[in-house]
Amino acid sequence: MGSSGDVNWKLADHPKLPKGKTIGLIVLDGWGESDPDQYNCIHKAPTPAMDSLKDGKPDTWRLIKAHGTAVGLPSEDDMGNSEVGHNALGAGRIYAQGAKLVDLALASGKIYEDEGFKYISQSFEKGTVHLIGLLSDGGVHSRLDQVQLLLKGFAERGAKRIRVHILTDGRDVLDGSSVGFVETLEADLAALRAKGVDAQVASGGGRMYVTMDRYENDWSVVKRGWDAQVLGEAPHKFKSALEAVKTLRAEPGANDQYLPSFVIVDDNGKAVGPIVDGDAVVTFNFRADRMVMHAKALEYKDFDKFDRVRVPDIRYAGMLQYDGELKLPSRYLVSPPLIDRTSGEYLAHNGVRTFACSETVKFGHVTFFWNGNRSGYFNEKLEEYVEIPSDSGISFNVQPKMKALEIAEKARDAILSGKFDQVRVNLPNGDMVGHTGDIEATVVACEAADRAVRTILDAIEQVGGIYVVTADHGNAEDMVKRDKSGKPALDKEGNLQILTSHTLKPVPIAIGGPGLSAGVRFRQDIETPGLANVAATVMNLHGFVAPSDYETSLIEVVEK
Ligand SMILES: O=C(O)[C@H](O)COP(=O)(O)O
Ligand SMILES: [Mn+2]
Ligand SMILES: [Mn+2]
Repeated sequence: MGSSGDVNWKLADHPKLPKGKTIGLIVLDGWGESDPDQYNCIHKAPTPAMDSLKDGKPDTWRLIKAHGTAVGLPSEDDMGNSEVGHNALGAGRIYAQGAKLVDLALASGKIYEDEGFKYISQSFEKGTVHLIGLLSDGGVHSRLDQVQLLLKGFAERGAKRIRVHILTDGRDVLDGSSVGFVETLEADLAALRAKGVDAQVASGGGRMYVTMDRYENDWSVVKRGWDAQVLGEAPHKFKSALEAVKTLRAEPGANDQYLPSFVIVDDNGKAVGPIVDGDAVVTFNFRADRMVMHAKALEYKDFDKFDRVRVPDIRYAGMLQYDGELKLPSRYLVSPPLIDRTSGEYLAHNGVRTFACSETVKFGHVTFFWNGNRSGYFNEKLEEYVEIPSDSGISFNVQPKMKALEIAEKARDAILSGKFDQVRVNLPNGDMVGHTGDIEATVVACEAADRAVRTILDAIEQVGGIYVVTADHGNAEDMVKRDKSGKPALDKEGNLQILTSHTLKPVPIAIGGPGLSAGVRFRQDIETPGLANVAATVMNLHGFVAPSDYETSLIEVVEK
């Protein structure tokens, strides 16, 4: 197998399970299972629909792993995220993910032998090499230790002038941690300067406000990054990145995620590192979704999303290729995981008609990531993907219900239409609002997601179908940083530290509905199953046996 040409796409019939049942497949984004306490927003919210799937149903409700090696991340300390979670859910197998592939390429030195590095290093002699990306150790989009190795590696291989354009995090890590990360980076850059390399931070801003938009929700975010990084223009000017971050954070209501953009200037007030002709640019995020728009701005000749004003002639490489279909960027330092033969592709080959829906901020999760980082349909006659426009320009604690109701209604209509065998949605609320750290709003978000679940379950009930309800990783179930014993950890001033990030918690999976054959139950004999076991499960419920190299199905059929 491998290249799609020689794949046998025909799935064997399941010996016991029928075809033709409509399956409602719900992914609650950021919905893990944790102890009930006041920082568990799912517990605090009224969630009658989700409770009804669990209470008294040990055969059809269970927990599965959604973090660490179960989803292809380097270690068990790595929390799950949407990219790796939806990849595993859709692909049914565990792939070494970007974080791990970059670690391996750096450790072996292969990163410096491949085409991407050879290409950008042609600018080392006469130009500046710019590194742009998320500065944290969150491990979701990037990792600071990888950036540190790259800086050293570039300098050792002849880079004479280095500029770093930072995006502060506070979303995959604690708010306020940006200061420490900038200190670490500044120390590394000072060490390079001591060795004669002209290295410094050139610009920055908060990740949600500068550069890292996704799925074309708000191009002004990318434009602010372009203005600071390329044109050297931003509303705030500072002498150093540390001063910038500390000063901007001191503004009322400011946080790492939303810091305004800034540029670093010299004694004459001139930006120290705009991107100019002959320079090299490396974007060091390994995760795709929030870099694709930026990559388009950097690479496309024809581009009409905003006025770039000046388009420098650069050598650009991504840490990974962010979109395999668009081949974007065309140059990259590390090859992305090659996810093939996803469940979506198999099911399309076997005549299963699929409807997928979410709102903009998660639309690509339930389509692009689900389908192994592939855009578009496998078979447009059999599939329909609907995107509901997200609100833009707001932080989602202001609108915690988001578009849950609209997504549920679209799913309900698709189920009732009889035109689809699988109706798949992502409900973003627990995750998107959880990332704001606003506990009250996250409770409202969880309630809204639960109502959406109810609407979809009711439709499944009406058509005699089957539901599969699960999540991609935790978030809303734990909103506070904890010490080793599990108690809320206080900072030096004795304050609670609100957790805006995902968690290491397992996620629930529930199956049921009138179409579920009698005797179907979760097996108890699979050791620590995870998200990758879901695809085979869903294939079984569609009446097929999953390919033999898929992670095992979670279900068995016992005589009743
Ligand atoms: O990009 C983000 O919003 C966060 O870093 C991760 O959230 P997601 O993995 O749920 O998208
Ligand atoms: Mn997610
Ligand atoms: Mn998230």
